[in-house]
Amino acid sequence: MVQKLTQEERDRHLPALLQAGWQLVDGRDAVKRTFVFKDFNEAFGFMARIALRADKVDHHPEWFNVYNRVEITWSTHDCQGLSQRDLDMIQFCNQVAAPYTP
Ligand SMILES: C[C@H](O)[C@H](O)[C@H]1CNC2=NC(N)=NC(=O)C2=N1
Repeated sequence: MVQKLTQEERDRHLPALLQAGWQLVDGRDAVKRTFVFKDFNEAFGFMARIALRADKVDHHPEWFNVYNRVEITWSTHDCQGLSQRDLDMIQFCNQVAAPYTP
């Protein structure tokens, strides 16, 4: 069973995420960020890399795409909140998008 982050883990990790453009989602324990790319080709390239990693680690995004914009939400359904699995995917998203976003 996946464990929710402890308060100590949240205090340690959430400030850097918020600083990097992630936001807490209203009404549930989740975080989201909107990534803006040059065009659809770049946005879909990002999504493809996230999708392949998600498949490999069995942890999947909630996301919404319009042309060059991808809004991505992470939360762990199995524990109904944020877990280490979300932090790992958030870090991967930041890393993949870094060359394309300010
Ligand atoms: C059975 C399977 O391992 C689970 O349903 C996985 C799949 N992908 C998942 N993705 C996310 N975001 N949260 C989960 O709890 C989750 N659980």
